[in-house]
Formats: sequence, structure tokens, C-alpha cells
Amino acid sequence: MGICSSKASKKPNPFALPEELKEEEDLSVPTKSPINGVDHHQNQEPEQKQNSDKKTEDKDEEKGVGKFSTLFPFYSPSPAHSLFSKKSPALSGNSTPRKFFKKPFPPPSPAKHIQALLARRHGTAKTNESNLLPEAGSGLDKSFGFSKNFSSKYELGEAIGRGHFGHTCSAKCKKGELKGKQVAVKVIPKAKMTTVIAIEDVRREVKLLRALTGHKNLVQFYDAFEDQENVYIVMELCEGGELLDKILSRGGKFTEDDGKAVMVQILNVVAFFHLQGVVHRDLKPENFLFATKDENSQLKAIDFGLSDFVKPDERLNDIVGSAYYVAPEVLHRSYSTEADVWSIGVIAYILLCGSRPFWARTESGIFRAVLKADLSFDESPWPSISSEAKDFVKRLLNKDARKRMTAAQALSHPWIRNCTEVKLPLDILIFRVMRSYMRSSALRKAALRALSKTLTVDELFYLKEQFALLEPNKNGCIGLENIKLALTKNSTDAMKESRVHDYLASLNALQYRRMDFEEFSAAAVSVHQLEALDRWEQHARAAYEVFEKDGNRAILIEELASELGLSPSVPVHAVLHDWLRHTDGKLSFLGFVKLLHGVSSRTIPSKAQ
Ligand SMILES: Nc1ncnc2c1ncn2[C@@H]1O[C@H](COP(=O)(O)OP(=O)(O)OP(=O)(O)O)[C@@H](O)[C@H]1O
Ligand SMILES: [Ca+2]
Ligand SMILES: [Ca+2]
Repeated sequence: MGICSSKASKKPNPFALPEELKEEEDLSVPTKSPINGVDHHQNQEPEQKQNSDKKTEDKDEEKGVGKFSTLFPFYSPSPAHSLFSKKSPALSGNSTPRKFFKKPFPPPSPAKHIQALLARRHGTAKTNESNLLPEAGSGLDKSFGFSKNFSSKYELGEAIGRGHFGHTCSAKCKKGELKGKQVAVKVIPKAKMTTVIAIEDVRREVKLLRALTGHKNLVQFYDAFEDQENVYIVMELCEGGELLDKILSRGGKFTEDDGKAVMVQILNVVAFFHLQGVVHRDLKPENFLFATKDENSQLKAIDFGLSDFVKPDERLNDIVGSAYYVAPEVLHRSYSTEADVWSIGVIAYILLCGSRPFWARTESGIFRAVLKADLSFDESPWPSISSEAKDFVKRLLNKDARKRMTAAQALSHPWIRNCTEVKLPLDILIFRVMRSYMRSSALRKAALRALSKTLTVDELFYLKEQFALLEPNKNGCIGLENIKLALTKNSTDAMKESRVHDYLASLNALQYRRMDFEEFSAAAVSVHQLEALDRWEQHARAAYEVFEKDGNRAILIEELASELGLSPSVPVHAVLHDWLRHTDGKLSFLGFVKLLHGVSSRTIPSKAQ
């Protein structure tokens, strides 16, 4: 587990960290620091840090959490926790601290944001980009256009939570529709917004909350206000505390069944974000709250402070998030929604075993582990955890983003599907893969058709559900209208921003014809994801046999090169030599697999896919 089991890379180091991520800072928790060992605010200015630590300490002592903290030296409970829970959760946990020390890594604690991100946000990054730096004087435009009458509408109550960027209070609504209702208010001081980026982040946080509405696992946004000092984000009050607190209160981990119940909710809401073209970028147990103190309370995603809109074919490049949860491709500065799924994988791993999968004492050590370390399920309690659960985690934590399951696919994974009645959400991936199919040559389509004929029940389950969500007509066919309708049904304002609808133009060919399930499964099957399976080789061989019967044909090297989008500068004969069978000029197995992948922007220099 962790870096101990990492394999040394043989090639010229593909895992090298970008320069700005190389700073060494000990992130580990001093074991003799009972209460303020790790907190949410380690990156705050010294004065604020002192204050916030002190606040935590006071509260903890009030609740007798000091005692708890010596048992769990890594953990500093959130203020929300001490407010809502009557007794310290750790005391109700059934694990002994000894058990914790036996673990290879310490149990999870509140995660810090990546230092490079904070440096950019606070304008202390070593950069010449002028928009990152605080403008001379106080020339920053800190007006947001929000209502100004916060205090006439709400009466602020006590602090219930604290993060790096703001603190959250309970409040009572004094008038209007919500009159008498208790709400949560995230208060973000304008004094902390010292760069254009920091201001834009707050603007976007509110924009996203406003746009994304109507999912049961998303905190409900009510309104945003501002005055000279602060921005106030008013939302539904979640009284059940953070998921992190719940994990720790259960002795660091969940049973598989309880873990599943949490996972289903997280995956559902994240699949919803992704369909809307939103990437959260800060998924971690601190950012999921239980709506009530009830055992079966619903989980709600919060904190869109680092979230962004992303078009279906866009890649983001800013390094954002919290170190323990950050995906490898984020560190490589080219990522999209799959990065959230990685973070969910880290959460799933923690839920099931109580430790973080990628742990080190320093931030750069964590990054190296994220990039290099193999997942291992050798340590306790993994040997007693079901193989389906391990497969589930493995497929979320695939370092190759293209091979990672999507959130919607994860909901159809046997570990989840076999026990829980889950209604699958529409998966944005389907449209990406279909687009590539629509643009493919007849030969590639034939190869995909052969592949789709070899899919197993598990793989077909997901495709059948996706097809059903597109509501085929009486003849069992879909066209462009079905896709448009399905998207419109699921659309929020966020979808407009992320231009998901524009993307449909690329499926225009469907306007004039229909697709039955057989063709859909060829169009929507993701080769990269099948490739991640242990049985991929057998799978591909079986598909090749089908292709041999009704798809393979003799093809000239030049024709194949153009089919694959190889630029004329590529020495095609040398590259494609093994892709054709010398006896009859038809595709070899290798050629067939290459064709399945289609044009790859990684290996082929010209023509985007
Ligand atoms: N709707 C809510 N109901 C109850 N508590 C909340 C709510 N929203 C936030 N909190 C509490 O306040 C804390 C901080 O909120 P939030 O995560 O939005 O702030 P932040 O400054 O962006 O945090 P971070 O440091 O993770 O970026 C949460 O972890 C949670 O404990
Ligand atoms: Ca947070
Ligand atoms: Ca945040």
C-alpha cells in the first residue's frame, strides 16, 4: 500500500512533478499535538491561524473533545460537529486507538488545499501573470451585484463550520418565503479576496450554486448577499455534520453496506454535475454533509469554491484541489470530469479501510504517491473485504483517466448494483463516445460492432440503461431528437454555461437516421474502459474473431494510415507493418485493436479526434 509498494519507473520519468509542485512541506501530523495537530486552516496567515485554532480548542474543551483528541491525535473535529452532536462521536466508535496505530497510514484528517493553488489565489505565486497579482492599492472590483440587505432579512447565529475561505454560521430568516426558517450562511470576508482569481472564484461559486438546482444530494442554495465586508451565501442548513466526522466516529471506516449507501449518493450527485458540465474539483469527506442527525440522513454536496464549468471536449489545466484527493491528470495539468471520479475513489478507499490510499508526510510526497504508487489491498482490513468492493475502488482509482469508470458507470458496477436498487443517471460519456463513432470510417464502425457483440451482461447492463434513458421509439430506435429531449429533461442553467447542447451539433448525422440498440452499443462502448479490465485481451480476441467473419478486409497501408489520421510525415510503412497480415493484407489482431481505439491524439500527431 502507498509509496512503499510503488514501482520504479523505467522510462524517462513520466511522473516528474511540475516545478511549482515540488516544494517540500511536512504535512504530517505531529503525534503529540492533541487538538490542533491538523486543521482546516494550516495555510492561513499566522494571526488567523492562531485565532481559528484557538476557537477549535475552546470548543473542544467545552465538549471534552480534548480527551478524544489524545486518542485520535490526527483529528481536529469541525466546529459543526461539536455544535450538532450531543456526545463526542469518537467515544461512540468501537475501534481502539491501538487499531489505528497499526494501520499503515494515519486515519483521515481534514485535507489541506494544494499549496500552489493557495499561492495563486492569494497572489503569492512566483508568476508574472498580472491578473494573479493584487492590483496596486485596493483597485480590485469586489462588487458582485448581490442584494445588499442581508441583515434586514437574516439574523446570524453561531458559527457551525470553518473552511479556508470562509466560515459558516447558522441564521434565522426574518422575512419572506423562508420566514422563521433556520438556514446556513457561508460568510466570505472580502478582505481575504486579494486577487482577481480569488474574487472570480467567489463569483463562480455563487453562479454554480444558483445554476445547479434540484438534486436531492446537493445542498439547496437560497440566495447571495454582500456588504462592504463580506459575501453571504445562504443555503439549506445541514445539521448532521461532515462525512469526515461520521467516518471517524465509526472508528475510521464503514461496513461495506453503509459504504455503499454513501457511495450511491456521492456518485449520483457527481454524475449530475458532470452531465451539467460542472466539475467540482474539491470532493472530499469534509465537503459532504448529512442533512440531519438521523442515521439514514441524506448526504449533501457542498463547497463549489473550486468548481468550474467544463465543455464536453474541454481540458482544464489549473492545479486545484486538496492533496490527498487530487487526480494524477490534475497534476499533469490536463483534466476534465474524470478527476472528480478519482477523488471519489479516494473517498471510497477511506470509507472501506479507514486510511488514505496515497499518503506521505509532505505535499510533494503525496503527489509522487498519487502519480506512482500502486494500489495495494494487502493490508488489513482489505483481505476481508469483498472482491467486488476492491474491483470498484480499483476502477475508480485507475491512473489513466480514460480508463477510469465514470460516476454513472460506477453506479452500475456490480458492487453497487447487486445490492441496491439504483436508477442510473444519463452519462455524458455516452455522447463523447458516440461522437467519435459518428466520425469513424466504416471499417472502424465494423470493428466496434464486433466488439459490442462480445460484451458481457455487466457491460450491457450499463448500455441498456443508457439507451432506455434516451427513450427509444416503438421500433426500439433513437435519433437526434431523443438525445436532445433527454438532455433537455435533465438540463439546468449550468448546462447552458457548459455548452452541452452545442456539443450535439457533432451528432448531427443522427438527424437523418435512427439507431437501434445493436448499433448504439457499438457507438457507445468505450474501448479505453474495456481495456482496463483484466480480461481485456480475451475480450478483444473474441471480438477479433467476430470481425474476421464479417468485417475484416484487405486494406492498403496508406489507406489505413489515413483511416487512423496518421500525418504524411509519419513513416507509415515502419509504423503499420505489424498492423496488417502479410498473407492477405487484412488487419492483424494488433491492427484491429489500434483501429478500435481510433485516432489517438496522444500517438498520432495530426487531426484531432
Ligand atoms: N449548508 C451547510 N450546513 C451546515 N454546515 C455547513 C454548510 N455549509 C458549510 N458548512 C460547514 O462549514 C464548513 C466550511 O464550509 P465550506 O467548505 O463551504 O468553506 P470553505 O472555506 O470553502 O472550505 P475549504 O477550506 O474546504 O475550501 C463545512 O466544512 C461545514 O462544516
Ligand atoms: Ca470545504
Ligand atoms: Ca472551498
